[in-house]
Amino acid sequence: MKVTVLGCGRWGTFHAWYADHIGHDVLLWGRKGSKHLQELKETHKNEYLELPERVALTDDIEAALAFADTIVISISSQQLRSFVGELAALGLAGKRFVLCMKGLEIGTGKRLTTVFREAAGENIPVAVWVGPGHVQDFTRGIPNCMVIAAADMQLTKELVEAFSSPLIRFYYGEDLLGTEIGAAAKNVVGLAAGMLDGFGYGSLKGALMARGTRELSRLIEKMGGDKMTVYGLSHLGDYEATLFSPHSNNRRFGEDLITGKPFAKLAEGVYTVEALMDLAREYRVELPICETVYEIVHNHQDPKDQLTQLFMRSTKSELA
Ligand SMILES: NC(=O)c1ccc[n+]([C@@H]2O[C@H](COP(=O)([O-])OP(=O)(O)OC[C@H]3O[C@@H](n4cnc5c(N)ncnc54)[C@H](O)[C@@H]3O)[C@@H](O)[C@H]2O)c1
Ligand SMILES: O=P(O)(O)OC[C@H](O)CO
Repeated sequence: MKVTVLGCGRWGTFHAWYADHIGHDVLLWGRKGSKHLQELKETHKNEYLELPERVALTDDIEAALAFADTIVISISSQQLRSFVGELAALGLAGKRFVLCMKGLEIGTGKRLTTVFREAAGENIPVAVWVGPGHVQDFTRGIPNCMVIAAADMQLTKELVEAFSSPLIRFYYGEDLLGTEIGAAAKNVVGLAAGMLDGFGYGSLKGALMARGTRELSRLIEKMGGDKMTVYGLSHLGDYEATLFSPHSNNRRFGEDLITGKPFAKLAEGVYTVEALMDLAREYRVELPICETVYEIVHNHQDPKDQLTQLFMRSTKSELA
């Protein structure tokens, strides 16, 4: 099968590497003037991996769209609407898209498949491919399990069949809403975990996992999703990769914030937490951990004070 990958950062290059690794013909696209693309063109490498020479590279978006009917997108979530708007102007009939990204739109709280459909048109097939996994682990041959979800189960099944391998075992996501909210929100819990690492409070991560899943489960249920989806691969299943892994950008952002170092790479949770605050208001759901992260990251509140306030909230039943 031919696969086009749009976006040549950490995760886009992983997808190009993986699709090639399992035998697909791959074209990887990056923006004109992109430093990432330039580096790949010169060396076929980046800081994470080496791409075989047979993986074609381009900055021509029309050629990228024409190359394949299956198109993976992996860029920063806040750029998705404008990017898909540009793609739509070129014509998307006959294409199917896989969003390999985790986020929610700031200002609307919308999920990425909603943003995609609004920008691309209702009839263009779209799925999400999320769950645990770091390029540094996969390229060393360490397998993991992930989830593909779409509104259309037939599309989910076709994509799972096309992308399954001994390196990635997929599950069918049956709750698209819960899968997308869970995937985006795990990055916010990852920021909180990094803050705990910054304080040397790693032993609190068990409690963070228990209470983080609980509050996000409440949100997903109120939004109309399945309250159990957070315990699947898109959220709880991604906690090791995000709350504990040295490779996690979100965990690292949180840790560096506490220890006073700048962290320049993309940490999607920083944006997602803003969108989650809108959803908490709209659906009248308390998200105490997410709110605490928001106060620290966006309102620059003192992290230790915020943690104390979180602990001093009124006592409640564990399952309330
Ligand atoms: N296990 C997983 O599913 C997994 C793992 C890593 C990252 N991710 C997700 O993948 C997404 C990308 O993360 P990343 O770490 O690769 O980020 P990155 O910053 O390394 O790469 C993002 C790429 O998007 C490009 N880009 C940004 N705006 C664009 C636009 N308007 N048009 C075209 N290209 C644009 C950038 O130039 C860059 O090459 C995030 O949503 C992240 O959460 C998922
Ligand atoms: O490095 P992070 O924090 O962006 O997380 C990457 C993946 O989502 C982990 O599964």
